[in-house]
Amino acid sequence: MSETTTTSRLLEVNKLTRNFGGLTAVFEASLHIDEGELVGLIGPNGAGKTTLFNVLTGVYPPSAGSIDLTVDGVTTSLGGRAPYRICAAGVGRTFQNIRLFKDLTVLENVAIALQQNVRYNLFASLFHLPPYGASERRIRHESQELLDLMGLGGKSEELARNLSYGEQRHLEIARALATRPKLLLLDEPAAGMNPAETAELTGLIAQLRRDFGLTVLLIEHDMSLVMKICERIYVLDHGIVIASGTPSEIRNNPKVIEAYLGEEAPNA
Ligand SMILES: Nc1ncnc2c1ncn2[C@@H]1O[C@H](COP(=O)(O)OP(=O)(O)OP(=O)(O)O)[C@@H](O)[C@H]1O
Repeated sequence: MSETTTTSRLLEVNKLTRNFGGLTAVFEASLHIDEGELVGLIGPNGAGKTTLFNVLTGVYPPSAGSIDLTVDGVTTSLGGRAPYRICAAGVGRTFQNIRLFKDLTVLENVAIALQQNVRYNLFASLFHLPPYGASERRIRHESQELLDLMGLGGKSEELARNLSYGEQRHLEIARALATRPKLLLLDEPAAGMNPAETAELTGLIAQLRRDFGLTVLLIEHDMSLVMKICERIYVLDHGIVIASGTPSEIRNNPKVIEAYLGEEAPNA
C-alpha cells in the first residue's frame, strides 16, 4: 500500500517590498512555508532579514506585496495588520535584541503572554469569582510547564534581569510559545551563545517543533545550526531573495558564495 503525504501551505509571501525613505530594505521577496517545515533565512549583515520579520509581524506595513497565512483552511491576509492581530492569527516571534520585562519575574514574563489568550469574564475577574481564580491558576500552571520545557523551571521566581544571556534567550522562546503560534519566527536565537549552548538550543528547537507541531522560520548567522536543522533555506542579499533550496544546494550555490565573500561562508 502506498502512502501519500499532503502538505499544506501555511505562509505565502508574494513580491514583498519594504522601503525606508530612499532605501529598499526588502525588494519583491517571495517565499513560502508549508505546515511543519523548519526553514532558514540567511544572508550577510544588512541583507533585510529582520526587516522581513518586522513586516511579517506587523512592526512595519509592507510598501508592496502580500502575505497570506492559512490556518485550518482559512486564509488571512497579514500585510499591514497590527502586531497583536498577526499574533492572534498564529504568528509568534522572538527578537534579535532580547525584549523581556526585565523587572518582572521569569514566570510573570510568560504569564503575560499567556494571558493574552485567555478571555476573561469581566464580572468574574472584578469580584475574583471562581472562573477568574481558575484562569489564574491555569496560567501559572501552563507558564511553569513552558519554563520546565525550556530548562528554566527552577528559575521561575527570579527577576528576568538576573538570568544569563543564554537563559534570557530561552525565556524569549517560552514567551513566544505562550502565544500559541502556528508559525514561530526566531530571530537569531543562538546569538551570543557559546558552542555548547548553541548545540543544546539546536536540539531544543527540533524538539519544540515535534512537541508543538510547529512550523518555524529561523534567522541565524550560526551556519552549523542552520545547516543542521533546516530543511530548506532562503538567502537574502541586498533585500533580494537570491537563492532557495536544501542546505547542500545552498552551500554550493555560486551566488550565495559570492554574497558571503568576506563574511562567514555558509559551508559549516
Ligand atoms: N527602521 C528603519 N529605518 C531605516 N532603515 C532601516 C530600518 N530598519 C532597517 N533598516 C535598514 O534596512 C537594511 C536591512 O536591515 P536589516 O536589519 O533588516 O538587515 P539584517 O539582514 O537583519 O541584518 P543583520 O544580519 O545585521 O541583523 C539596512 O540597511 C538597515 O539599515
